[in-house]
Amino acid sequence: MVVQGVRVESTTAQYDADWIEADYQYNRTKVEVRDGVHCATPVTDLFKFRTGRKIPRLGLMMVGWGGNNGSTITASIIANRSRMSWHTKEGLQRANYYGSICMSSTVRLGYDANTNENVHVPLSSMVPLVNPDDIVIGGWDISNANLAESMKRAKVLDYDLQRQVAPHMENLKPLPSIYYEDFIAANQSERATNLKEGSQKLDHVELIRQDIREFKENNDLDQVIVLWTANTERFSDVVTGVNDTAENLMRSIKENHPEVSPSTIFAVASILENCPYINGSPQNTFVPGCVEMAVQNNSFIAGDDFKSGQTKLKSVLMDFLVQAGLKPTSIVSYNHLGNNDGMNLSAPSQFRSKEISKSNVVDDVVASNEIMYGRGDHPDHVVVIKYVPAVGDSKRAMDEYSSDIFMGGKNTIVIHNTCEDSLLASPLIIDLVLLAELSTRLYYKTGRMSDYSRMHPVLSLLSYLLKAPMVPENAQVVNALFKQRACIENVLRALLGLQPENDMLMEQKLNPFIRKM
Ligand SMILES: NC(=O)c1ccc[n+]([C@@H]2O[C@H](COP(=O)([O-])OP(=O)(O)OC[C@H]3O[C@@H](n4cnc5c(N)ncnc54)[C@H](O)[C@@H]3O)[C@@H](O)[C@H]2O)c1
Ligand SMILES: O=P([O-])([O-])O[C@@H]1[C@@H](O)[C@H](O)[C@@H](O)[C@H](O)[C@@H]1O
Repeated sequence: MVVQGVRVESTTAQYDADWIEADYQYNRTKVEVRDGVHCATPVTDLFKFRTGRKIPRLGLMMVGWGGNNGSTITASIIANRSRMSWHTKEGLQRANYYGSICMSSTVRLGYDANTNENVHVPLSSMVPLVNPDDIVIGGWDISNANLAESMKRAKVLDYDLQRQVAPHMENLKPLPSIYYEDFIAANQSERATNLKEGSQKLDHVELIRQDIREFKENNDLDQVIVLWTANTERFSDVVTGVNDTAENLMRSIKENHPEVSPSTIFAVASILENCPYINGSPQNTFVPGCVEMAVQNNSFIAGDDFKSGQTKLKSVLMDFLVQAGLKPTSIVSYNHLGNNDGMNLSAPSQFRSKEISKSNVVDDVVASNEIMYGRGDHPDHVVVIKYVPAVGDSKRAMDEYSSDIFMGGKNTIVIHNTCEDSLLASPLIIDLVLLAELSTRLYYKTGRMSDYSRMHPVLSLLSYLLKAPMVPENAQVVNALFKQRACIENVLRALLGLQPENDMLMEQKLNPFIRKM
């Protein structure tokens, strides 16, 4: 029997045609230091959640649509929608969504009433999510190559699949984009063959807003999400009076200030159109003025930099080592890759953006352990990226983790990790889009609130997908991968009025002579 979906039977969850409504006890522990002791006090806040059940007709507009990630995710959704299969030397392959937690992972819902065994259900069955097969895709690129040409240029997908998908992609053409040459590597200039007219940044904002409105209208969409998967830009200088507030940022745009980047222009346009905007690259698109604009407009933003391979593993290994009481003293992360992203990153300013996002991922777990790491103590951490055309999109990551262990001992872990960059990043685009869309249907109310509200515009719920997760002001960044994933799982449980997974399994630890719980 194929079991479909999850339905909570409890006084804490109500379902009607439009909403899932849940009552939820949010339990935390408040800590105060008194007389040299950490005094812990349980705190409970009562939440009400409302989740819209109606799935919108969703559009995804990618900036950098013609890139390796953009063309790969487009081809892959077409292949999944058509249930395509293709021949390779290993045999027949079928389209799938591996690498997407929404589409290919499960969560432990509870225990079987009869057998007491764990019951795991697809994450996508917890609350209604958009089916990626149904997403309408569009976007912009500075390159005028159509999506079939882009897929071929990317050299990511097998030929027998490309052959089948190409006819569906030949008529997909990226909209002209904006190109401020000093923000990406000079070696990208040859691609700049598909640009909007004019050089006024305010006009660019309005033209991009018009693109979004036309895409939404022409495709009869309910919602559009804009996602940056274009090249990594250099960091913008954050300057008081230029981009430190929403007002100053808008004035800088009107004045064509050179420190306003293309990615910030796209973010501003998306915010003003109330479209969630996601930054899949490491640059600081969300300068303070842009964040303030998102908050003022109550428009969702998320970033930065897809967490796809080498850094994803780093966020697991560091959590494992430090939480095991082992003290990493050095982390050396080297990789080489040969795709256009790698060529862009071969320029120092663009590499610096990536070096930052790949380095900060260990900060939270190091800061959590004052037993081993005193103030200011931190493992040596080196990030190296080299451009080697011969390996294409098949990035070769090599890492060495050295740690102090018991009684003066040393441990060294060496890893070689072949990360097919676009095949690892593309499913993250699906998760980012599906969870951002869900967030637009998610409302909460606490005991002190008279009306329901959406979550904070800075979508820290998406941290699992990102190397350098953006969080609301004064919030803490969490990088540990399984803490980030537990956050997603437990928020989904809370939307159903279910308590968090605590992994205690007390029912399996009870005294055998006392038969009842
Ligand atoms: N595993 C991964 O692939 C991975 C992981 C994390 C982050 N990223 C980031 O994702 C981004 C895309 O990666 P990719 O491998 O697809 O790169 P890519 O170079 O193949 O694609 C980038 C595309 O962006 C276009 N572009 C550049 N500037 C633009 C602009 N202003 N407007 C519109 N289009 C523009 C380029 O023409 C190109 O087609 C990069 O910034 C990369 O660092 C990738
Ligand atoms: O996600 P991850 O594998 O740690 O990081 C990757 C880098 O190692 C790679 O050099 C770069 O091209 C990709 O854009 C991605 O950022």
